[in-house]
Amino acid sequence: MMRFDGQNPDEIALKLAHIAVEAGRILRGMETAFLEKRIKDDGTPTTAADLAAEQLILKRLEEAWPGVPVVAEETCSAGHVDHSFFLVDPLDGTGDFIRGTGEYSVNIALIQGQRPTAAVVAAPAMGSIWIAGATARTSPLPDGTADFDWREATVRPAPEKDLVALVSRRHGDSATEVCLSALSIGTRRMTSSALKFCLIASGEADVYVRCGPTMEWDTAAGDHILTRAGGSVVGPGGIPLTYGHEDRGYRNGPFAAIGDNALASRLDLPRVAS
Ligand SMILES: Nc1ncnc2c1ncn2[C@@H]1O[C@H](COP(=O)(O)O)[C@@H](OP(=O)(O)O)[C@H]1O
Ligand SMILES: [Mg+2]
Repeated sequence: MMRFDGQNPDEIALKLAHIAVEAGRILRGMETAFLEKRIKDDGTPTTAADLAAEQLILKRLEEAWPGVPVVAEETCSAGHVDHSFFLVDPLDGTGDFIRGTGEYSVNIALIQGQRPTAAVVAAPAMGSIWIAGATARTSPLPDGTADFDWREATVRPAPEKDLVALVSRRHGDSATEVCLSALSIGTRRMTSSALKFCLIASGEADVYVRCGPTMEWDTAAGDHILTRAGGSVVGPGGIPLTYGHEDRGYRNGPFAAIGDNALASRLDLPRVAS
């Protein structure tokens, strides 16, 4: 198997960015197509666009890093994972893609030893991309003429009161509300997909709590970007999330994404997802 030893995480992240941009072009091209959706066992939708983007990503990952296992939402979510593997969500926020809000993303993360080490989240319809290797960076998406224009992504210190919380547009639950009520939230912004992690990484919001079900490919890339921007993604007890849990079907437990790590002591997450 191709090893990553000696490969710079920032260079890996940049390669992932190129793959996500290409996948994003496929998705943009399918935005207005009539797409039949299929409801999966977990109740979430999938379309031909999810599959087309995933096939492209799997091909490009295999070309760049032959033999490295990939756990991807649509086609191989039950594979066996090694020390190093990729987590791929080709279209995070499928519901929003179908409804045309533009709030969807392509998420790819390299996991090594249960934690992400390089990642990309691209938001094709919003025209933005975030990556992280050792450092977190963001850029407008290249449009054919312009190349990437990277600048560092950095979290902001949490204000004393009136925190900005990001909440899922489509998936809320009462445990999340209880946890949010213990914080001084001034503004709630509904946002879909892994964009929530990225907006905190860019200092535009403070917290995202999720006690309802999510999968590892929904969070790994955003987790790494936010962590490298100075924030963190923690489960109960303030412990960072880990990845590669084949035994629990790659499901996450409850978590909170925070820009200012001082907020961790004010969180009281339940032990299991609601
Ligand atoms: N019942 C469920 N089981 C597992 N994951 C779920 C779920 N309901 C929602 N999700 C996850 O929540 C994601 C959407 O999050 P949000 O509401 O923040 O946009 C979905 O991503 P996909 O759109 O990639 O399937 C899906 O993985
Ligand atoms: Mg998803």
